[in-house]
Amino acid sequence: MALSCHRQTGACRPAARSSRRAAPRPSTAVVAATASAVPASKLIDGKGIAETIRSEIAKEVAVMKQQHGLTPGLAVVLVGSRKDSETYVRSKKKACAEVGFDSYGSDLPADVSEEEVLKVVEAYNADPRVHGILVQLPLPKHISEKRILDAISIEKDVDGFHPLNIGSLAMRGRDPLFVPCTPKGCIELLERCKVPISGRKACVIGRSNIVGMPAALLLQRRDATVTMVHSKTPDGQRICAEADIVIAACGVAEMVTGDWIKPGAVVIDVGINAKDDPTAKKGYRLVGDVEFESAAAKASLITPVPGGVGPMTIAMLLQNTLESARRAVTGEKVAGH
Ligand SMILES: Nc1nc2c(c(=O)[nH]1)N[C@@H](CN(C=O)c1ccc(C(=O)N[C@@H](CCC(=O)O)C(=O)O)cc1)CN2
Repeated sequence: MALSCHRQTGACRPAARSSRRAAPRPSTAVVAATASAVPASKLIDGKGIAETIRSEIAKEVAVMKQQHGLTPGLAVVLVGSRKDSETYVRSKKKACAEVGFDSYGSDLPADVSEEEVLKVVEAYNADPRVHGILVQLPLPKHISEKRILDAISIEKDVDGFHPLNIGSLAMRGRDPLFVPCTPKGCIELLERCKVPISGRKACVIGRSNIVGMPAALLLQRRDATVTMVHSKTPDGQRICAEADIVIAACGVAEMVTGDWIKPGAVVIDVGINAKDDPTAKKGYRLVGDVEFESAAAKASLITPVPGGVGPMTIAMLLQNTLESARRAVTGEKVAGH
């Protein structure tokens, strides 16, 4: 896939397919840049890149259906009625339909027992129509996340959260069957934007199992020198200000300001936080873990929020599910890999 991406002259977004076509409609990222006075040339258009990936996936699904009669299937388990989780689950099912996957859903009440959730997971483990299973996080407090994630068959663990998949990510000479979607999306953005990783200094802010820790491992596997900064790190700002690549995943709204950013660094903002804004239609707007304007003034490339990493999370989920379906087609043996 061709990308127009140049750190001095152009934002990193999917290239128009033909120079004779009409000028592409400005992406959300470009519109956001105009509104916030950050040059579009600095923006990594995650929304546009995710759309490109989704259309690549749709093409492959059509071929898979035609040649092998196989439709990739994703099972989505939602426990409780958190509004944000409901929104993400809806988006995932919609994305499945758009690329031609089947999706299966189990919406369980917030007071469901752990045993009931385990039964649902086991049923999907045994269902040959299901190539990927995800349990939307966070789970209610009375349910052990560890027990539920451990129960997902590693061959269907498209979220990449099973300890065997994470463990393989941490070991040299081993490859996980699946890589967690958000950190995978961060790396995909860097690679599609042709940001060099090998030999560069990277700083990952935050050490969650879902994002920070796997993001650091993925950067290290690509030969970056990685430092992790977290809530107990003395002088995280100074460490971060030495990095060529920053992945911010600390979950604190706008914590990473321009003072944390080395001039010319590439900044990937994983945070999604609601910030009160009486001028916004809903009374709030979404901001990242990075203070966008001050960081953009220093960065060579930066992801916006929304429209940066978020859409990549779902694109990577589809990619992982497709990979699992491909393994079903080829009969690749993966158990005990
Ligand atoms: N089982 C999982 N649970 C959770 C994951 C995950 O990867 N697997 N990640 C997050 C939530 N998440 C997906 O589940 C997710 C978050 C954000 C987005 C997204 O597209 N965000 C948009 C903004 C959306 C909005 O307007 O609210 C953006 O950033 O542009 C997609 C998926 C926690 N749980």
